[in-house]
Amino acid sequence: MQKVRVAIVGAGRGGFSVYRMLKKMEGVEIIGLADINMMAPGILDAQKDGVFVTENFCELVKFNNLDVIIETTGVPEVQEKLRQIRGNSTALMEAQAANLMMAILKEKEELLEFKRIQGELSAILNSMQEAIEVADINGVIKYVNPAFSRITGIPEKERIGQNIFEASPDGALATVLKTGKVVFGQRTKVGGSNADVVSNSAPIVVDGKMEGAVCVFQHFTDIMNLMEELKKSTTIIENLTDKLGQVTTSKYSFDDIIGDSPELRKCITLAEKSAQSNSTVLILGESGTGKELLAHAIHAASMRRENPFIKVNCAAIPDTLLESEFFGYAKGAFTGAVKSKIGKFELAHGGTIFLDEIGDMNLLLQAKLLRVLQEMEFERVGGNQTIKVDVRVIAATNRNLRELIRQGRFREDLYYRLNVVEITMPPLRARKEDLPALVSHLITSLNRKLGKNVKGISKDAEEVLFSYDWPGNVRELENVIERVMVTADEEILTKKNFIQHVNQFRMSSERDVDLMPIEQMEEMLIRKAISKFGNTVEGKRRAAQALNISLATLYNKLKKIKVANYKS
Ligand SMILES: Nc1ncnc2c1ncn2[C@@H]1O[C@H](COP(=O)(O)OP(=O)(O)OP(=O)(O)O)[C@@H](O)[C@H]1O
Repeated sequence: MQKVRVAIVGAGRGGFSVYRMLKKMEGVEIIGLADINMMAPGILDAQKDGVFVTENFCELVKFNNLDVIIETTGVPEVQEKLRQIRGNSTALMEAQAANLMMAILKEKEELLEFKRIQGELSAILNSMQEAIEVADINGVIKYVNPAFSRITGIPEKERIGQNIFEASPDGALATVLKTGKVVFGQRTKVGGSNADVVSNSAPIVVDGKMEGAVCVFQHFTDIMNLMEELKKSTTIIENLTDKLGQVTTSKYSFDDIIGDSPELRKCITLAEKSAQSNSTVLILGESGTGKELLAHAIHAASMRRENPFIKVNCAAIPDTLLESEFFGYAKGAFTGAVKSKIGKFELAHGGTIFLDEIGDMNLLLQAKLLRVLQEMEFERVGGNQTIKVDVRVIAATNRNLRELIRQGRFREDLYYRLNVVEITMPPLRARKEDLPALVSHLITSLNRKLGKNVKGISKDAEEVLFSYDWPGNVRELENVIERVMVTADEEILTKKNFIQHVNQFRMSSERDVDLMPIEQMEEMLIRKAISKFGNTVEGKRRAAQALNISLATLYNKLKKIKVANYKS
């Protein structure tokens, strides 16, 4: 089709609108625009589009085969001149006619826009899962979407045109039309069907006047199903949150174990080898020698490193709770078990479980643990489903397990299960050559923690540390260095700084005290510490700190000497 060739005279507001409208039309070719103001909006826009523009409209008229000149200035002289100079076959559309044409085109455009929106809306309404029903102010049903027919079984053709006051007089739509108020979450049966639904309905207000109402509803069973799904998801989320709170991965690696003494090297070499296998490891050694540190390092060097490292302190958990702590419990297993709980063995699946203070586990649980070690399966407390796990076990104790076996307090078969690889961490007094490296490592990390700038220790301070026996091992060394660094302002720590902290122990051993069995001495010190700090959890924590033993060890010893109820 040949295009209509058009020239526009006047590029102000009117001319610009004409230009914008016509340039979108396929059948129109705009030859150019003229305006005495070269900054007129139509001129600027046409320039951007690469269309010819001129200050002199006579230039435009010179173009051959011009079909129409649209004059938008409304200036009589311009109109007159154009009438004279246009070619015979060129029509002249003056301002008034141009305005009319614009009004028609605008209306057409609005109609197109309306059709587009209508198309989009009907696509949305048709694809909705919820049913929609619309009625006018008289109750005549004007629209239902496909979901309406799906849920109610009533075809669209049958429903549209009915009156809602007859079709569903008790429904939400009728209520809104009667009251003019929004209805929320009303459960009803859709009139003419058996569908049990939950509806929300609201008035349709146009220019402040209520014109009708719309109702959106869902099948009740759909909602119930959704709620069921939600409940399941909530349970899963709760379980995962529970798990996340407990799961940790190993915090330390072999690089964090400081010292190069042959005694320590022997342990590390054995531990490194065991990390490559899945064998159960039993770590023995006095309190504070780094048994837990070694367990972390073994996990971190093993194939299981990406999976959980779960620590259970067998001495810190009351016997009655230990089993459920280990294996979890099923819902309703005991009063208060309102939901099931996952145990440490399940949490450790794929990873490592570290059973600290294993020597303090009761005999019943020892039997259960033996079964887990043998078969890697167990049942939750109060549950009957067998749970299979893949867990690597590392156990540790500062107690003499052989002695406990002799006393009938530790199962021999469990001992042999556990000590597939047995590593005994040496006490610090047996590897004093590691002291300088440990001290320097501790100073560096405490400088960071305390914001200090300690550079090292003097020779005489080193002598003090070397001459001391370190019954609390590395933990005690850590505590001493921290206490000194908190109080000292010097960059180099001297004997003077240390003596008051380390000397406490030397003095007590050097003092002329009556000799007594060590156990009795220990009991005396524990009683003294508890009476000083109190028999509360916090008091025990501080007592353990003062005695340079772990809290778990203190609990152990308290159990042994039965001062748990000790009142000072
Ligand atoms: N060789 C070492 N290098 C660096 N730090 C160490 C070393 N050995 C122990 N430690 C540190 O000493 C502290 C006590 O170590 P850990 O808790 O591993 O001892 P433990 O033998 O498990 O003690 P307990 O039997 O009382 O539980 C920890 O802060 C640990 O990081």
